[in-house]
Amino acid sequence: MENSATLRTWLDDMNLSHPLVIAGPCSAETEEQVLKIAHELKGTDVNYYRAGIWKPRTRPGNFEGVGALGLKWLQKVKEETGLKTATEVANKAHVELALEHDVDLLWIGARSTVSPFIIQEIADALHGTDKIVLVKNPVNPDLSLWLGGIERLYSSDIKNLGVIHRGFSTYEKSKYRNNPEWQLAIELQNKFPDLPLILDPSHITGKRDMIFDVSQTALDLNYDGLMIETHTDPDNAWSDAAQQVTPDSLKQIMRDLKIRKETDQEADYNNKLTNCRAQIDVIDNALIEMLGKRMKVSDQIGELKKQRNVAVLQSKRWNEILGNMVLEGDQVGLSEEFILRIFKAIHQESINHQQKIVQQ
Ligand SMILES: O=C(O)C(=O)C[C@]1(C(=O)O)C=C[C@@H](O)C=C1
Repeated sequence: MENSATLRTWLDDMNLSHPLVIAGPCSAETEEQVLKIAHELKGTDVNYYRAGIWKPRTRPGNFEGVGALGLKWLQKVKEETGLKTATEVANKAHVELALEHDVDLLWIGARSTVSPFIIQEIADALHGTDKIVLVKNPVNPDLSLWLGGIERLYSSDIKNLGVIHRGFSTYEKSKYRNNPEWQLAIELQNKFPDLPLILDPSHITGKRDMIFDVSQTALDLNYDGLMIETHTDPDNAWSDAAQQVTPDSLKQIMRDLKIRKETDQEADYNNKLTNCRAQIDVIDNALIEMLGKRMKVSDQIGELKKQRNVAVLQSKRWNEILGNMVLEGDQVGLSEEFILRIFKAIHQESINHQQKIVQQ
């Protein structure tokens, strides 16, 4: 699959003056709840009304969705409010039922994207559909698996495609429910700049008060849309209570978000930008030259270690370097996280070089 401007035709055809918005409860609970929320979202920026019908929970024993009955409620939403509808599908039976009930947008969840068998089953069941199909990132930060999901759908003649970034599981606890790992989504944008990219800040943050900031970051990074879980009584929601916002909060979030344009033609802006980019090019070249020089010195150390039969890894020295660099970085406004990431990568390259030398 190649990038092509036609990948975003379905989105461009909507002619929106704001990011695409998919909103609605995490789960459809009752007919009354589904309709009440939908009526409150009618006439807002919301383009698609979402509700989970089948809920894949991490452990059994929790509410696992109302099942096909909820699809009838989504049909009512469409009749009563004119909102288009969206739900998650995780197998062939779900797809068939969702199509039967004329759901407009289907998404594939993170736990399904990890399994090429499931994705293929869904792709076969959706073959040739003109419905919109969005693929959430897999739970683990694996770009090829994510792209593989899209490619399977594309090969099954499904043309209205897009991706949803919902963050990645980590063993270590962080302030996010699912770590955003923005660089992965940026890499995906670089490969497929025209594939619509939607953020799911609800699953990334797990907390409603963080949703605005994460959504703004996404718009700063040129995302095309947001999927935000919305409930009239979030605290008593049957699933994911902490991350749902009320329809009023959603409207406020949409009012406060700053929508960025992709670029600007204004002359002064363009002159200044060109000048800064020329400086960045010079600095990037100098960085590469310095890194090359550093590796040459590391090669010399490798030769010395080979002669004296000394181990490549020298943890004490390495920890000293890391500690010093974190302090130096702090002086020039570079975060500890960045310094650790970059120096760990440099160290790994240095070790790879030396290993080749000592093993010769
Ligand atoms: O100081 C050394 O012994 C090195 O080989 C250099 C270096 C580095 O790249 O800075 C590489 C490997 C060691 O684990 C420690 C440091």
